[in-house]
Amino acid sequence: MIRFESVSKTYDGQRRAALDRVNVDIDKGEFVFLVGASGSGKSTFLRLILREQRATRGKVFVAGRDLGRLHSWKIPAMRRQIGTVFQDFRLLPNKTVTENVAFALQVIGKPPSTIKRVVPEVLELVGLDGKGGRLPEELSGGEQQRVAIARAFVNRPMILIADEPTGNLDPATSIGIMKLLDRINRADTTVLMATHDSTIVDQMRKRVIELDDGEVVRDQSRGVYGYQ
Ligand SMILES: Nc1ncnc2c1ncn2[C@@H]1O[C@H](COP(=O)(O)OP(=O)(O)OP(=O)(O)O)[C@@H](O)[C@H]1O
Repeated sequence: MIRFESVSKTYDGQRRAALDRVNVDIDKGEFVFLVGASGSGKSTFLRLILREQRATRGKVFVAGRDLGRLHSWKIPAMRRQIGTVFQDFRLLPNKTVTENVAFALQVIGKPPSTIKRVVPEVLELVGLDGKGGRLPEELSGGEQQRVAIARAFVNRPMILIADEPTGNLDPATSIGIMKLLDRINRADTTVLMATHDSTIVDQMRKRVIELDDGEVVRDQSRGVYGYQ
């Protein structure tokens, strides 16, 4: 589903590579934690998958497509296959929960009848039924992250990328979010999560890929966080 073949990325004007000859293969339906110190290259790894950045050397494949050869007009369609969730939720503050999730479908041209049917279903899945009429500011942090996950998942993407999704949440709330991501993964969505949350990585015992200075230094199934 995601394949890095000897991928290096050096940002313009930088001497050091943000990623250095990275080889990774992630199968459909896997759950993978991406760990490593600040600046080790996790966000760069995720940006390459979304084609927000291009590899300087090597090849990145997503669902069999070589992203280096993808025409720019095909990028939006490719990104629709990937849901994204971030630490800071990124909800539209003036729209209700329902409108936030519906918006993700409107922008890709889904008909109103589909939107009306699908949005309540996904809100129930994430545990937010009854809260569709609220604004983001009327929700807790954990609930806001559930809205963000609903929005990322409503289009049933093949891949869900989560960049520090529990970074702003307390431990108990974080566990709830991880249960939700686990459920989404069990529905055959490939989940790739960058995190500094050692407790969660140690509890979940999923595949762990560790980056250090842009290099993969560990790729372990049922791994632990493993560094301080
Ligand atoms: N747009 C950019 N221009 C130049 N250098 C960049 C850019 N983005 C990242 N870098 C550099 O690339 C390296 C890897 O950064 P990256 O953001 O991928 O790390 P990270 O592991 O995601 O860090 P964090 O955990 O703090 O988010 C760092 O040395 C960083 O300074």
